[in-house]
Amino acid sequence: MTAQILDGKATAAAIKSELATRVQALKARGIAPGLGTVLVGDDVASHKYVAGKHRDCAEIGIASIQRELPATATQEQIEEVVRELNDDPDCTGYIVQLPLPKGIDENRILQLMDPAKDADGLHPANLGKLVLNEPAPLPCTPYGVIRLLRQYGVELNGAEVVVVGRGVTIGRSIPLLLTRRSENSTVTQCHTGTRDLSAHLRRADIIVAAAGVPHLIKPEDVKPGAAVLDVGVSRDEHGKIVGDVHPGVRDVAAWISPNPGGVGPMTRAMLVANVVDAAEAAAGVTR
Ligand SMILES: Nc1nc2c(c(=O)[nH]1)N[C@@H](CN(C=O)c1ccc(C(=O)N[C@@H](CCC(=O)O)C(=O)O)cc1)CN2
Repeated sequence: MTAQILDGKATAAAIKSELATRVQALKARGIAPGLGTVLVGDDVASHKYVAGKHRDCAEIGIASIQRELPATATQEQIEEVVRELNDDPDCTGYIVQLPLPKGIDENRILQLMDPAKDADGLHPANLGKLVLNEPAPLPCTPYGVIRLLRQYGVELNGAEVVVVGRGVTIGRSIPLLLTRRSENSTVTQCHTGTRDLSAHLRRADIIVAAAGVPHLIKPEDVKPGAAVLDVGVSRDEHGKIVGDVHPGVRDVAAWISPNPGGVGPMTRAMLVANVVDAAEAAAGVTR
């Protein structure tokens, strides 16, 4: 079996084209969505991701507000920028690019954000709404994973999903989305403390690999016909991305997301989707 590619690049392009139409409609009503980003330090990958987010905004017609601070920025300086964006009427939604430099209290920064402007769905109030099953912006990577699976008709209802990873942006929140009644999956969350990871993986219909461990998921760990989402990003000595999924998995799985070109572009598309959704909701637009 050769797996079908879950093409995140193409799916994200289609989503963004639909969003561009919705932004035009908002602008016709005098509403201009604006995405703010807070980028601290000089992590090359973070700079690349944030640049991509602003390229998406330009493509779709969303205004960009960019705030950059040096790696030496203090907690207070970052919090000041967050307060500015909370008060800026041109900024309808924003994100703080993660990870923040060592020594910065990330949770405190997230808690300071205006939850109504949280385009990443990572403010504790919005994560809490997800637990309570109330409408809230969804964390972008988990949201992108679900949109990608739906795009290719992968059955979520009743599926056994194994998530590997417990980070805030993906691992912790994706089970909350997958176990909603609309998705109806059964989720096992695995992590570095899981005793027999292979035993869990082998019975999964869907694997979401977000551990950041190169080639962690081996062909022999995958049930034939499973869908495998490669979310983890590590880099080799040349800076090239190495995912969590071994290339040999393509011969066993029925669907696989490439890395790059899979979940990454979907993460960006769902961020702009959150910005447009929030602008429409504020304007009372029903869809
Ligand atoms: N505030 C946030 N911080 C982080 C998030 C997040 O959702 N919110 N997720 C990741 C990084 N991320 C978004 O910020 C992100 C990762 C990857 C991509 C992407 O398009 N990747 C490309 C490859 C790019 C490359 O060559 O390096 C791909 O997969 O094709 C976009 C966004 C952590 N931080």
